[in-house]
Amino acid sequence: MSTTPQLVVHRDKELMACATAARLITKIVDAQASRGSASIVLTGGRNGNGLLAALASSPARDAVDWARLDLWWGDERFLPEGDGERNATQARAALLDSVPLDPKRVHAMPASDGPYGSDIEAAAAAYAAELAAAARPEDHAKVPSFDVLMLGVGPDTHVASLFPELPGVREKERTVVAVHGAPKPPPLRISFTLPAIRAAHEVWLLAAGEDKAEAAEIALSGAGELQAPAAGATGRSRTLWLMDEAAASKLPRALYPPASP
Ligand SMILES: O=C1O[C@H](COP(=O)(O)O)[C@@H](O)[C@H](O)[C@H]1O
Repeated sequence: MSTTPQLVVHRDKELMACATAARLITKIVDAQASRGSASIVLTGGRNGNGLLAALASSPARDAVDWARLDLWWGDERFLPEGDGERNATQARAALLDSVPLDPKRVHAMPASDGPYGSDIEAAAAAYAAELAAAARPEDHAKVPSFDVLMLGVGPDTHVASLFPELPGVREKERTVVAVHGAPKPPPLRISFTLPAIRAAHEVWLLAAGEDKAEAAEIALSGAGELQAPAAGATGRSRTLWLMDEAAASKLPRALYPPASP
């Protein structure tokens, strides 16, 4: 079941990052209180890393039991381990290296010099298998029912590494695919597919900055998911667009209440 997007528009990207960090801490703490653990899918990109940096500097971060948190990535640039362009490397620098996570619960996507070498198809299949192994019977899917799956929105409406009109966004069966020829460098990437994204309880799309305004307008005005992948990114219980005023500037004001001054 897909959910209608709800919009939350903050004054600027700094406030958006702080407010989203607070929102995420609350979700994790609530999930840990009710189930014992929480499961989150991280995104790369400027907005995703801004959120992680805000989380790192939030005093409330100590409310999270970091050892009982499963972390996954929705996409990765297929580069050597430790490369500064890898989403996992950037997430480690922004937050992960400064909190006491259980390394066995940090599920980075394979690197191009990892166990599958340059075989990106094998690397994508291995990540799909890791997700399937973590899914419980009650999840009724080949991936766990993530508490929150976050996605940056690219200026071209891409989410994860699903770019408009490329094969990845058409995938209906597999949960993870290898991406060849991505229009944004690097060309080789690994990505969740829309079915994997839509298995999450909550999907949060992060869009801050003027360069996201057109993408938000297109994705939220009834575009199809093949042309605008962000339009197809919905959660089972909730789909939340977390934005700043610049990214929301092309949307009709009737869609969202005014941001606080
Ligand atoms: O390359 C990527 O880009 C998107 C969006 O990034 P942004 O810097 O324009 O916010 C990101 O969500 C994705 O994870 C990443 O691999």
